[in-house]
Amino acid sequence: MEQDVPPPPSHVLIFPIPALGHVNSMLKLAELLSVAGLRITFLNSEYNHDRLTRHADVWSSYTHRFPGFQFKTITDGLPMEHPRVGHQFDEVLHSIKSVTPPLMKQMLIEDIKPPVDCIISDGVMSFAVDIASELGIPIIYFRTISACAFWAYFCVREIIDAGELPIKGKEDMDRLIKNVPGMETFLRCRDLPSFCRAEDPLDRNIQFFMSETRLSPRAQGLILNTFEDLEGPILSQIRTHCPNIYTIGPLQAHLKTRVPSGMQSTNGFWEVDRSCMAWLDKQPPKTVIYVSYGSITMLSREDVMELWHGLVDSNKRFLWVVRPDLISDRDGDQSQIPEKLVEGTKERGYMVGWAPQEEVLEHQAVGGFLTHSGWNSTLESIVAGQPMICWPFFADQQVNSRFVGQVWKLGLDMKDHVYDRKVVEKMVNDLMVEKREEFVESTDRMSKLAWKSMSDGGSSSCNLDRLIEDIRSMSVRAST
Ligand SMILES: O=c1ccn([C@@H]2O[C@H](COP(=O)(O)OP(=O)(O)O[C@H]3O[C@H](CO)[C@@H](O)[C@H](O)[C@H]3O)[C@@H](O)[C@H]2O)c(=O)[nH]1
Ligand SMILES: C[C@H]1CC[C@@H]2C(C(=O)O)=CO[C@@H](O)[C@@H]21
Repeated sequence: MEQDVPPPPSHVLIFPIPALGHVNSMLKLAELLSVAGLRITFLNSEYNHDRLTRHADVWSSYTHRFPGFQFKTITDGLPMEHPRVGHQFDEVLHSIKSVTPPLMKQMLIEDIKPPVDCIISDGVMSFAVDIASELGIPIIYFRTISACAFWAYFCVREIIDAGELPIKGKEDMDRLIKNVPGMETFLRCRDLPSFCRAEDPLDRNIQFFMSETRLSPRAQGLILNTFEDLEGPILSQIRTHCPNIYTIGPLQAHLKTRVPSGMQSTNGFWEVDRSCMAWLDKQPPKTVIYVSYGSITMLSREDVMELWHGLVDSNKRFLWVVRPDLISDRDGDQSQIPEKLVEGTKERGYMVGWAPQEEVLEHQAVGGFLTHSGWNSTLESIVAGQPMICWPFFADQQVNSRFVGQVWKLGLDMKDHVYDRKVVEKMVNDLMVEKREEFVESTDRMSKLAWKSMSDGGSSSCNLDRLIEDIRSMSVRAST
């Protein structure tokens, strides 16, 4: 009697750009797909892989749990000592685009076994679509930014064609932008992605992000780490160009619903300092403001000092992530730290180099988040129901912070304020005390909607199942 042999699992190549915010969310997707039984090859830059494996056994935490899961590495074309942070991050994108494509193609033809059934590539690497179409492999994009930032990027061509760019100096920053459908009433020049601040519309970053984003419809689908109740109206706009969108976020929480507790992997470039959890345990409920600028942002020493003074002067408790490479001019001024800051921090503050951020945001002692508005941090804050002070640094963060402040009413948008201790003191007091009531209702509501989207029958849960089924149906080996 003939027996049905189950087809081998579909093999998916996942390829993020080398930035922690991208690698983290793509690893979470990789884990969700692995749990569903798909076979994953995760293609990391050599630099990222080295950083990830320094502090956690990332390799075995995936490969032991999921047979068939493998990491492969590829160069991003820059020397290992390149900092890959702050405004120098642009160099990574331009380098990878010029160096990596032939290597990736060769790997797909010669090294990666069994043959790949589907590629999930970062949505700013259109060369992956060229390679996939040459080799006849289906490709889906994963753009790790918000839908609102994606849509603003997508419309930059119309903004330029209508003469709304360039921005004409500081006095022009509050002018409303009319050519991003759905955002006509609130998106100002200052809220556009930061590369739009260039004086020349032919600037290489404007051209890069505009053309990369415009090419998104070439992929068979677009995965976004968001949920319908948060960004529904903007998603409807994007669907007029990219009809097949998988909204499957917030990924970090989605993973918790599908992977038994304690099984999720932790990934970071720095050693996690868990001592802050014991410190948080000793603080009263909702009294601590958590301060973190993600993995790429850099601040000048002067700004850091003003921020520090402001935090201490606010008289609120604070937990602050001071990454070893947060300060851009660290070697410059070596003047003594004022006694007032040392004492104020001992009494009410705690500093770490890298925190277990998701756990911190869920801790009962935390009552607010001062963030650079990176999309992962924004989503983690939404899930935890924490109001935010947004102080964006670059790229998509300018758009995210406008939505947090003006559209979703989840916090304060401080973009383009100068770092001044009085400003910091006031905004911390506003968020934690004076204006707190304004945000609580919206943060509670949005957190509930986020969890609903991941529950059985919720939009993100259904879209993840659809993504898994679509990938399975792409399997060339299953059909031969
Ligand atoms: O002490 C810390 C600080 C951060 N994180 C984690 O690091 C990630 C940071 O991601 P994100 O908030 O998105 O910031 P960036 O690292 O700056 O992310 C880059 O990638 C994001 C996704 O594309 C973009 O939205 C940002 O603008 C871009 O800078 C989050 O998951 C945090 O939980 C920690 O675990 N511990
Ligand atoms: C520094 C930025 C380059 C591309 C990434 C991005 C995107 O548009 O997808 C947003 O913010 C950063 O992570 C990256």
